[in-house]
Amino acid sequence: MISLDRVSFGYDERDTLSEVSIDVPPGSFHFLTGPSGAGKTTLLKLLYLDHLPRRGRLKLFGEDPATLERRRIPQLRRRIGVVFQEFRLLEHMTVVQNIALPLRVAGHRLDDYQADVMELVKWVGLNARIDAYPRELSAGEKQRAAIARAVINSPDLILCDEPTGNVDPEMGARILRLLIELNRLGKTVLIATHDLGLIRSARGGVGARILRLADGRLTLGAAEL
Ligand SMILES: Nc1ncnc2c1ncn2[C@@H]1O[C@H](COP(=O)(O)OP(=O)(O)OP(=O)(O)O)[C@@H](O)[C@H]1O
Repeated sequence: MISLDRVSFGYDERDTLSEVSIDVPPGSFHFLTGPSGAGKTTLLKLLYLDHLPRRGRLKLFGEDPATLERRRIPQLRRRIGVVFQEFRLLEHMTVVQNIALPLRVAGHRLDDYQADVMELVKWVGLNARIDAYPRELSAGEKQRAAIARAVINSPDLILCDEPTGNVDPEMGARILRLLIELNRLGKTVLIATHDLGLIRSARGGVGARILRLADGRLTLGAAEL
């Protein structure tokens, strides 16, 4: 599903990620942890093809983005549900329009999916906010909208950056249950988080593997858990 072979990337002359090698098989559940500034978000951005490796090789769904025609990148992205820390909701669209966006992009008729969208909206507790715009939402509400948008289209790969960072513990546990459930349905899940409690509560249930980044390098396991 994802393989990185000695991938390095930097925003300037310095390497922010250095010689990172990872193999993420289809249907697996991974946590990516490590201190602030270690490069977790940067790695997720590489996986979402926001950036290309500076050195080394990245393969996603068997494709090498470095040699892929640019027009094929959106096709790969359509197979990925992503929750970034800054949410990336579209400001001119309402909550429900944002959540349904991946369906529209995939060319589905929204009328056929209205019940699914509303079920998910309700599930993330935003049914009273469907017509609100992102600027009118709290951080936790934006995060819930971003999670719903990430999963509405049943993507093969789900990437989440601190998906429970802005919600209360009860909603955090629900989000984790949803991600575990999607993993049981065969989806590949990768979650970047500092939250060791989140990792502990998921780990046994899904046999999650833990990747730890420190200073842009991958280190072994998570002895502190
Ligand atoms: N757009 C950018 N331009 C320049 N440097 C950047 C940019 N984005 C991130 N960095 C730097 O890259 C390094 C890794 O940042 P990144 O956001 O990937 O870390 P992180 O592990 O996700 O941190 P956190 O847990 O705080 O979110 C940091 O030193 C950061 O300052």
